[in-house]
Amino acid sequence: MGEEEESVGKFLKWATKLGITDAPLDTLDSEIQTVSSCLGKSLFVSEFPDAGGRGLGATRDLRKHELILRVPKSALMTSESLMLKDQKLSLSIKRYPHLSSTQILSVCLLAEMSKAKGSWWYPYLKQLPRQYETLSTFSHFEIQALQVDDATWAAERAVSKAEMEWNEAIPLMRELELRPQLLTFKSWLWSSATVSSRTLHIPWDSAGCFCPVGDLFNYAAPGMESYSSEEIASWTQTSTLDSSSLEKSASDEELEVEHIDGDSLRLTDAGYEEQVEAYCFYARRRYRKGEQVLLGYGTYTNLELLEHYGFLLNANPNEKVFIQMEQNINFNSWPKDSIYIQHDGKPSFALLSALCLWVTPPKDRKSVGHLAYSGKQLSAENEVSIMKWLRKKCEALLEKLPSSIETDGLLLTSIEKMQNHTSIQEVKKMISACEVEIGNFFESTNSQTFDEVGKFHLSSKARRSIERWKLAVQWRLRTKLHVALPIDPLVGR
Ligand SMILES: C[S@@+](CC[C@H](N)C(=O)[O-])C[C@H]1O[C@@H](n2cnc3c(N)ncnc32)[C@H](O)[C@@H]1O
Repeated sequence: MGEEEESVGKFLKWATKLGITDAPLDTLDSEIQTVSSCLGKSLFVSEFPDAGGRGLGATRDLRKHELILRVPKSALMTSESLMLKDQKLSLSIKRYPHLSSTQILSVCLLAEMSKAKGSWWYPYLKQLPRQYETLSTFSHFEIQALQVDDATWAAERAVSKAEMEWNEAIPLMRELELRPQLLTFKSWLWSSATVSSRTLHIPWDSAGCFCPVGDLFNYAAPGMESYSSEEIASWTQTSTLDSSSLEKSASDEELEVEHIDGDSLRLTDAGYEEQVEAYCFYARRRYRKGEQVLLGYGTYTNLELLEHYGFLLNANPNEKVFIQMEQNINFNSWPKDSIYIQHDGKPSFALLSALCLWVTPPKDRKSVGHLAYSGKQLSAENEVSIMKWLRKKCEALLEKLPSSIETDGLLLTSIEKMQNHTSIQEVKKMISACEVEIGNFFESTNSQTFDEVGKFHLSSKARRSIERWKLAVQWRLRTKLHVALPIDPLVGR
């Protein structure tokens, strides 16, 4: 058995003792806590290289909406549960009321790490990732590689926010006498990225909770676009399933409703349930045995996924490219974040509505306003003018960026070759194609080495940087492809 596998095995055994289980609801507690792993009845841990790496697969065919995992409240790691077990931590935190709940949870996590094997949570802490690719961890070079202003600003904001929060938390961490290496900005970035990418929503702490085993689910975007507003409205009326509906039979499957997060109107397939005092996870669709079981953490654009979770999706149904409008076009003063091109290349409702009026002669605007605001087609000419405006806007957006779609495609291939230790000749060829950016990478990571047979090698710093550089190039390429060809907004109306 490999070291990794052994560590996961120990972790699952520990989790079993805490009452975490993927067994059906009618399984006796005594039965649950005597098995050697909390998984095996519905789920198993495995590597899924194409979607998130380590994740959870289905051990058998799973029905849609079936309860597949329960994590009792006592197994959730929260600021509250950590403070209950550590009086010094609890007393010190009370002296820093200005810290936010996420800062407090980040400090609590570092304090627990400081205890190493002495921590009650050690088996859980041991299997947490050691590094993250969230935007706050991006260097200046990696931020510049995003190219688009909105994205570079978001990344710069993420870095300075992390720095500010770290500075504010240092006095508390000193008071707690954390080990020196846990006081560094690097450790803070690790801790805050762990909070950002792994916590699940709970009603009693806005920082969320760490949910052992439950945080092994990888992400798939909730496909909200395929549901009608009537369906969504009807789902909101059942904000939490009652405990009697937790046990589900195949025959009542069609009657079941999707699990809803009442606060945000967002479809969720997991949530804390007061009635059973546990975090409960449901299969969002049917899964075949062996398939990876995914969770919808929420609806995010790729930039938001990158910011909070450190990855992005190739096809993201919630993707948006924001368009800056001249003040005089946006008649109804739509909020900036409602003016964008959707994942399918169509303009958002607000963008379309504003453009419908903009291309209408001023004297006719009043009479057709109600049509524009209800999303109706005004005329064929109006439609053609909108598309012309939109294409021009998108072309201008693309031209402004320092590299083309073709170059980015080439660069991505080059980055992959660099990760795979390509020969010196290959690297030279690549450098001539994307010379400046590759040169900047070498400079920023201070590395360009070749072994005795002329194979290319990267330092460990460069290896970490290349992952984030690749994410930045993937993000900008997806964005460029997205705006390259806006689709006629009125097709299908
Ligand atoms: C809650 S954890 C999921 C489990 C995680 N893979 C692990 O090994 O612990 C969330 C993290 O998993 C990764 N992840 C989740 N879904 C992904 C996806 N669809 N594609 C790529 N990475 C994903 C990201 O690194 C993200 O920050």
